[in-house]
Amino acid sequence: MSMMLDMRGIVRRFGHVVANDAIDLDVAAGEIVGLLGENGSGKSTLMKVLFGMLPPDAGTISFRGQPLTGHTPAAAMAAGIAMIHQHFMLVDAMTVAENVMLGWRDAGRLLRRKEMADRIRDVSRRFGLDLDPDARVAALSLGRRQRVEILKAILRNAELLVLDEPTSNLASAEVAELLTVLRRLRQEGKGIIFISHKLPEVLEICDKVVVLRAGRVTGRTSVAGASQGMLAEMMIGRDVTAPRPPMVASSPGPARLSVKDFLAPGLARLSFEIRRGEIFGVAGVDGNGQIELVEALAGLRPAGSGAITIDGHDVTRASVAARLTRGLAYMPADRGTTALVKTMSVAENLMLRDSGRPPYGHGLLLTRGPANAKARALMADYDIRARDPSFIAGRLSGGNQQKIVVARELDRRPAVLIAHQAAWGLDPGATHFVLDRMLALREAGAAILYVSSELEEVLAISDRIAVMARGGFAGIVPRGEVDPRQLGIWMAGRAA
Ligand SMILES: Nc1ncnc2c1ncn2[C@@H]1O[C@H](COP(=O)(O)OP(=O)(O)OP(=O)(O)O)[C@@H](O)[C@H]1O
Repeated sequence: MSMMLDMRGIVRRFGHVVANDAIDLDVAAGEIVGLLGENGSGKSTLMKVLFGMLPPDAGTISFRGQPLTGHTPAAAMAAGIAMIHQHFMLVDAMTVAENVMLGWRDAGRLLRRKEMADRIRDVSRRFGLDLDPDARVAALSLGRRQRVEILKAILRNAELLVLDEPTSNLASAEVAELLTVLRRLRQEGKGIIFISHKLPEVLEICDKVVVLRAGRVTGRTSVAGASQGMLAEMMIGRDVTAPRPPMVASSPGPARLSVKDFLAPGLARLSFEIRRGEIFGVAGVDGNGQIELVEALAGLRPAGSGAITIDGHDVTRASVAARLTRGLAYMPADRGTTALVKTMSVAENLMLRDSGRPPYGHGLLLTRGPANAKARALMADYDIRARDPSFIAGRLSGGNQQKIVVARELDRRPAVLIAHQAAWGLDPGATHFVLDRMLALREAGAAILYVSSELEEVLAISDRIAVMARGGFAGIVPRGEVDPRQLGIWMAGRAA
């Protein structure tokens, strides 16, 4: 196997944080390399260095025999390196072919529309992408949109593809399709770097893995013969994949959240209750009304008709603030825009709900002493890895940003918690931690709505499980009566 990529001794510091500490990474043609590591271990930094978005402080990169130094992202792309991001950069209103041609200088010059469409069909067939050049992106599932990004990369002659958590938010059938595409890419001699926290997928698709911890390589292994426990151990120093102890059966009390004949745009009529000490899990493929449901409950979207009560108080038309006063807490899925103010400090984000309240603040300002002390305590408790409370939140790794949101909302000891994708981007250890905290909150008497496209999480902690499809609940089952096949049927949106 000839080495396609050879990164040697990469060092990158941010102030006194050494995000990459002499990292070596190599990828051969026709090889899929898993890049693993807990939140903040340095994976994104290493990929930004590779892609020319951050200059390294030391180290060398050689790609297909040529040195890459002081390069820009455009140079990385020209050399044959493509990044497939979690958030796709596609224009919804345009077709697949138009998106492919967008911003691609050579496309207009070299190819006419018809030739482009033919090439797209050809590549789509060859790699199993199943894409129609004339389809509008708006009508495509998340999995297909991701494949448009892969198509773009292949057409632009990418030899190495970097996929950053490519399976989060994908339905399981779409994950399987993506893995098939990756196998084809491998067969055709492409190199792939696969960044993921999902160990079963890593074991299924990768040839070898490189594990980072605190900026250093702590393990390299071929996947043949490796186990999830072994990988977790390399990542975190202990095996966190051991099955969770069976949940103590809860004896839920009276209803804390009650939703009756509720109608809002994008939702079918919904009625359900969540009782004191109960976790009501909502599984399902993203985009089936989950956002509409959680935002309506949080007071961010107007109710059409019906009623929502918290502890018997009608909040159907109450403001967000009034709901918070009633004991509601809300963790939105999109931490980038709604849950976190990236330009503010860790402390300010942690205290977002308390800034006007003594002892933490007066008016809009935080009182530094008590606020910092509180922030430090939360940082320790929730393992938020930031230098100090004044660190800018947007500079933390994705997982550590998520932990800020979790800490802030759970610390309020809410009566009712609405959690949407609470473990998004978290490593296996941090995911376990969050699920344990959910169980503790349940023990303390809260009613929890746990909405996630990760079925395993929902099954691990829920007392009852609903599957959302087409804006409504396709079915609801108690924990003890879960039939995975049935859940799959509901998720596919077919009638039971
Ligand atoms: N622009 C920046 N300024 C300061 N520190 C930064 C910056 N970008 C990253 N860091 C720090 O570098 C370290 C590594 O972060 P990085 O984002 O590479 O981790 P990661 O492995 O990708 O994490 P995750 O799984 O949470 O996405 C963290 O301590 C982070 O706070």
